[in-house]
Amino acid sequence: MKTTGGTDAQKRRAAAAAVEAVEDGTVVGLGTGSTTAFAIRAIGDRVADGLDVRGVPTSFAARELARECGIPVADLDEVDAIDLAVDGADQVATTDGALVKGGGAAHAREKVVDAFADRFLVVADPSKTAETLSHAVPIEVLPSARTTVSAGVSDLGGEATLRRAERKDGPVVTDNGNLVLDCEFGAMSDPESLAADLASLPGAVEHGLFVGLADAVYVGTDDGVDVTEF
Ligand SMILES: O=C(CO)[C@H](O)[C@H](O)COP(=O)(O)O
Repeated sequence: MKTTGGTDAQKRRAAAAAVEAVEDGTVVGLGTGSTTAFAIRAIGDRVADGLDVRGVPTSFAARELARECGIPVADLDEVDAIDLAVDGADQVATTDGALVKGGGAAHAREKVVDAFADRFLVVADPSKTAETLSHAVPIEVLPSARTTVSAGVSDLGGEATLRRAERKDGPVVTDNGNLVLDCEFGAMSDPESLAADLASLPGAVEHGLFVGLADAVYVGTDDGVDVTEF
């Protein structure tokens, strides 16, 4: 379900530019995914040069990488504020910065961290941008609510598919012990209203529509970085 059309060079450029905004003495939200991994490594390089930051990881994978890169980590409930969050996306609406996230099944923790941050910077490559969001929307669900949430998605005009694990029999299980439904809605003309409808489904822990949260989007290209502020 992940969109992986961008090159590593594009992702690295976006990440490097966003990480320039990380200041000494701050708390930084650390997103999940291959693009954010470049940002975590870039922050690690700056920590090695003396930068004083604490990272709040959004997943097991982000925590492991941050530790490997020498970034001191803290849990969300150990910090009073997050100054800046850097995170990737599966699709970015160029018009207003609305996002589909959750390709790494980490969107529940990502949404808390990204929304809590004073500034949320999205790092992406050109394959992620679109005028209208149309990527499947992941919903993390309580295991027992898989069929009822699927029915709710059908009522909203979507089609839910249980995300299967790649190197394990059975479904993907999130860091929170839940399952993920990837929900196709086609082109989404009103993501904000769909987000509200999905949030109201009993048993839906969190969905991957991030509307009105991004402050800036950094898109790495072959020869630079396009930055859009929202
Ligand atoms: O939302 C996410 C994880 O839950 C990721 O940020 C999203 O899937 C993008 O990942 P990548 O940078 O590897 O394409």
